[in-house]
Amino acid sequence: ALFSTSSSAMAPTNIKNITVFGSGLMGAGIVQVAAQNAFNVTMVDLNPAALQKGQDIITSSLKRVAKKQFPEDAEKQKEFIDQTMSRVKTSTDSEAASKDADLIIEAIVENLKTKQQLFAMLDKVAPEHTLFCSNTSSLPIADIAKATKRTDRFGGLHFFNPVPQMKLVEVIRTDATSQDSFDSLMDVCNRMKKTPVSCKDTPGFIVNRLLVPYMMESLRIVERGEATPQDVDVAMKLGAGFPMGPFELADFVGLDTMQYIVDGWRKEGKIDANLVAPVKLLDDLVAQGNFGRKSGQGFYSYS
Ligand SMILES: CC(=O)CC(=O)SCCNC(=O)CCNC(=O)[C@H](O)C(C)(C)COP(=O)(O)OP(=O)(O)OC[C@H]1O[C@@H](n2cnc3c(N)ncnc32)[C@H](O)[C@@H]1OP(=O)(O)O
Ligand SMILES: NC(=O)c1ccc[n+]([C@@H]2O[C@H](COP(=O)([O-])OP(=O)(O)OC[C@H]3O[C@@H](n4cnc5c(N)ncnc54)[C@H](O)[C@@H]3O)[C@@H](O)[C@H]2O)c1
Repeated sequence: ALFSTSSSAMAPTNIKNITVFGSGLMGAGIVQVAAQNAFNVTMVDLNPAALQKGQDIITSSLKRVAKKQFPEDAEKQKEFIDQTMSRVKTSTDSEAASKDADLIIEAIVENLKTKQQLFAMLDKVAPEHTLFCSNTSSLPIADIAKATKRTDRFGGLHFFNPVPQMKLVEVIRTDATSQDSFDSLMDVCNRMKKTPVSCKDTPGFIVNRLLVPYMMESLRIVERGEATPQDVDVAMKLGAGFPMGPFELADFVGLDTMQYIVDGWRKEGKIDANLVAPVKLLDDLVAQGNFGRKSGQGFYSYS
């Protein structure tokens, strides 16, 4: 039978319909990459304005991808963009958007309660076989999953910004994630032409566990007056070969998201407190509503 009666997950190959919650920096990128790779995708956010923002992110990125794939052929570029967008639906109705989903990927605000509330609601309306996963940067997947009765069909799919360009996906399994579910998530990554690595449900998984303390120490160098943000960025690009310096990257990721990550880890106490000690430079910017590129102002201006 196509669907087993037990509560275990679908066979990997049958995942066709993906619903993505959150049409921000990450949600929009995940929708785009899924649609580029023949999945039917529904993008959900709280209001039409947020959905429009997500569609604008996708359209401008698709134009870059199309130009690279069909440099001399405007007709082919248009065909590629239209075909990809034909696989994308948008909605503000979470229930309706979940009823045909084989896989739900959540990329909403980095707040545990908000994610738990969303998944508790989805657990009641999504089909039994639907797999749930979070794109969280820093929260324990098990803590998000416990808001549902399908912890065996729950994992983490952690993409990297900008999603269309970054090849890596961290696939996180909790102690409850079934082998079938894990295999399905690995398979979805391969079908999205991404490179999956598997991680345990530990703070920051692999990349953020290393990257975020480095970015926080970069802020402290400036706070101690040892160098300017510009020089720290030039130093890490030319001296360590990073594509972006830590201040450029913090603005790119979102200063609000950075603050959610370190505040969460400090509260949880699973990471050396010195690594995530608060930095006034960051807290002041976030308090002023300066979240980086997405708000037009962060450590740098983007107007
Ligand atoms: C917070 C978390 O939980 C986890 C995270 O995501 S941490 C953040 C991880 N991300 C990073 O570290 C990003 C570091 N930065 C970079 O890799 C690069 O600066 C960048 C890819 C963002 C931009 O690259 P760049 O060389 O500075 O600029 P640019 O020439 O515009 O782009 C490079 C290529 O990427 C492509 N690209 C960049 N952004 C793109 C997008 N949004 N959509 C499609 N293509 C894109 C460009 O088309 C270009 O392609 P070609 O080289 O083939 O022409
Ligand atoms: N920014 C990054 O570099 C990055 C990288 C990897 C993972 N993440 C993680 O991805 C998630 C999203 O981050 P982002 O940078 O895309 O944030 P963002 O602020 O750009 O977008 C978040 C979106 O979620 C929407 N939203 C909030 N509550 C919602 C709900 N209940 N239902 C539907 N939509 C809702 C908001 O309206 C907003 O459009 C976070 O968990 C973050 O930690 C971020």
